[in-house]
Amino acid sequence: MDNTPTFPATKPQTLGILGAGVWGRTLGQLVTQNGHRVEYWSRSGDRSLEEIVTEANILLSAVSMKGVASVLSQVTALGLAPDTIIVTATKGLDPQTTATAAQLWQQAFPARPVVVLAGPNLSKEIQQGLPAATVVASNDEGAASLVQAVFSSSNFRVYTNPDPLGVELGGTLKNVMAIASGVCDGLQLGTNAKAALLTRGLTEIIRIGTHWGAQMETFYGLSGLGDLLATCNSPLSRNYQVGYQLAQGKTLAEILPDLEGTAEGVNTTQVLIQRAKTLQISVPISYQVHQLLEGKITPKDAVEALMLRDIKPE
Ligand SMILES: NC(=O)C1=CN([C@@H]2O[C@H](COP(=O)(O)OP(=O)(O)OC[C@H]3O[C@@H](n4cnc5c(N)ncnc54)[C@H](O)[C@@H]3O)[C@@H](O)[C@H]2O)C=CC1
Ligand SMILES: O=C(CO)COP(=O)(O)O
Repeated sequence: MDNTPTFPATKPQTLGILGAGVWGRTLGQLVTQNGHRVEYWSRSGDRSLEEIVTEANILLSAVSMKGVASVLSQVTALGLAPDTIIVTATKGLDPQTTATAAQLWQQAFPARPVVVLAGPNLSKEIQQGLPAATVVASNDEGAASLVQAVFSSSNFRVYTNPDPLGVELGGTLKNVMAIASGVCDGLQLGTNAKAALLTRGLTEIIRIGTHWGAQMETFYGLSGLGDLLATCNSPLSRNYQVGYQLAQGKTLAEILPDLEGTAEGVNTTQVLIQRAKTLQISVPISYQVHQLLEGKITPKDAVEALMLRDIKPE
């Protein structure tokens, strides 16, 4: 009996990938290996945005959050073909509106399927062909299933999920906890401290996410707990690297230029604190990360502040 796995076959698709950065190229590699055509667009590239957008059955944005609004306005001006599906792989919060990337894309294209792609996906491991899993989430089940089929392979297991907000917030908020996790390891606080941090960190993510309208159970899945574990336990994570190096006494100005790609957690923390204050959501870990990123406290102060909080039921 042939045990070769068979994947949902789809006719070859043309993917336009916006943002030919670390994650965009990694995702492009995956779908090229599955027999689909990939065209990249970046500001420095030789293909126009119009060419990419016109040819794409699936338009995937892997633009870092700081650039999403600008890219989106350019795509909106061009318009999309009637059946083009939008996929967003960005993990961040918009500094101006505090919206997620998918919310910005859906606001610009209200009648169009928007699919969120997020999960425990350290790009370097995926580039090496190591196994990984991810989630594609949308209110449009058919769109999610097509994207699932396009990305699924023996090394990349793709699950669908009907809660795009929860999937996106899980991937976005874990980056704040990854900075805290890097601080924990940078200060060599040990496994007990790390376990406590990740457990309370997940609780904080769920508190924020459900307050914003996501489903609690989503955060116990791959895009929530899964991505939190991958990112907070790996020096491959740029956000973890930020925390680790802050604990070693470096400043953000010294750390950020040497990172490969974008550490979204720095911006996400800033936007999250702004929104948590407005909505009066208790975010003690995120608050300490924010104070640390602002240079107002030392890593040790942050740990003490968390450990000396008034004792309370779990
Ligand atoms: N690298 C990774 O392991 C993973 C990254 N992600 C997410 O993917 C997103 C991108 O991350 P990376 O690829 O690592 O960062 P990166 O910095 O390598 O790539 C970001 C891309 O966005 C483009 N960009 C930024 N501002 C722009 C603007 N105004 N106009 C046009 N293009 C603009 C950059 O040119 C670059 O190509 C982030 O939200 C990240 O959280 C998600 C999963 C894994
Ligand atoms: O999102 C990621 C893993 O799922 C990548 O994490 P970093 O952005 O911290 O490198």
